[in-house]
Amino acid sequence: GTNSTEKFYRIPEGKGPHSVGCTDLMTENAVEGSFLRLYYPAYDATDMEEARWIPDKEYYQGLSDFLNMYRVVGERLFHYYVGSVTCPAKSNAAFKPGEKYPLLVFSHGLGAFRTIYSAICIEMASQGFIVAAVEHRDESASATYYCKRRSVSESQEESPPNMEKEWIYYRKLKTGEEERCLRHKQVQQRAQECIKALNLILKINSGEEVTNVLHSDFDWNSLKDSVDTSRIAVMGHSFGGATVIESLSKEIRFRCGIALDVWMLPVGDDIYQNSVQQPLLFINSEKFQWAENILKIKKLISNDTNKKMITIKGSVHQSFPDFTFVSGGIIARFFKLKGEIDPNEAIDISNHASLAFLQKHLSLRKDFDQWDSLVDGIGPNVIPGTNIDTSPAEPE
Ligand SMILES: CCN(CC)CCN(C[C@]12C[C@](c3ccc(C(F)(F)F)cc3)(C1)C2)C(=O)Cn1c(SCc2ccc(F)cc2)nc(=O)c2c1C=CC2
Repeated sequence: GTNSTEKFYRIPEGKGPHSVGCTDLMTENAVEGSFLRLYYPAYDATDMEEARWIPDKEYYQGLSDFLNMYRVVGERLFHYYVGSVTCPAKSNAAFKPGEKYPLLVFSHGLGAFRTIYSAICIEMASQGFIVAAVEHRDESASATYYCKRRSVSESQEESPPNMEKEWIYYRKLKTGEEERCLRHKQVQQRAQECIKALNLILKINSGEEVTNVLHSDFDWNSLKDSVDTSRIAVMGHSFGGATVIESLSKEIRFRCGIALDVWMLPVGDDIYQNSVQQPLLFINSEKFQWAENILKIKKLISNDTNKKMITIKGSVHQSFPDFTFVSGGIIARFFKLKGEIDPNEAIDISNHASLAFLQKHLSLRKDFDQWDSLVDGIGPNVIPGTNIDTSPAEPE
């Protein structure tokens, strides 16, 4: 749109040297397949369209369920407010081969899905990463789908290809159900889905033919020999942060991890027996964390100098997903979608600290070390460790 307000409700563009493209990949006609949105360095394509931020109306229905709203209300509200929002990446733009790019697998939070962390994923791609934002099928996403092969008889009358989207919605906790048990099971599946996505990208990198059941005109062969297979990391927000920890403990090819405002509840007790050897950066908001959660993070860090925690002052849990950029007014205040800090400032701190940490632990040859001080919690609006007091209560 052209009116002034919409200009401000834009997801920030990547600030790195590369233009960014994005495309969707789904394998197998089953829930066990992989589903991810790939963000990647692309050739400049000023004439190409930006990708739709929330690509199907069923995601609005899923968000309504997750937020305990009526679907008929939620679907119309979301359609009205964010139906025309695009993310600043060109849909199916031509991949730009060049150097071998490091790979980043991204895991979304509870009630989220693959497309709503685009500010982070696009920034990383603009800085020279290939980013695979997975969509989890563990029923923790607001909505997700797989393509079911239609039986021959049905497909004759339908004009579109014989594919039918089978939707899976957010599974609410049942009364009496123990949350820790459900979330621990889900985080194991989430970690397997991150490892599956890693293997899928490596398969494409090796030049093997991969069938994308989503039939886009993106040329997957252009990715051949473009992934730096020794420089792979995993990143995620909240439930996705717990997924980072489980993925690191299961897959050594993830060389390091970044957990954004991690939710530690789903993490199994075995993790604290030195199951995570790789470097790990915790980037916390000021308002989401609480003592029990922080104590688990500290226990995991223990005295490993390669595991660090920083907190962004004035930030909230929603400072990491994209809604912090596309919302305003009473909705943003009611749902605490913005902190006191400007959303762009907060995501810049998070992205710069992430890039510095990745350069250090993936041995990148870039200039991201300019932000090393942020990883030590030094700089405006950032502190080392946490603002949460975890000292044992003084005896009365
Ligand atoms: C009442 C629902 N109740 C469910 C258990 C709690 C709901 N809740 C707080 C919310 C998400 C909120 C939200 C978003 C987005 C709009 C919108 F209007 F902008 F779309 C509004 C309102 C409602 C802030 C969270 O779950 C927080 N959270 C999240 S939020 C991830 C997310 C999901 C959907 C999004 F669109 C954007 C971001 N990811 C996690 O991994 C974890 C937690 C908590 C523990 C682990």
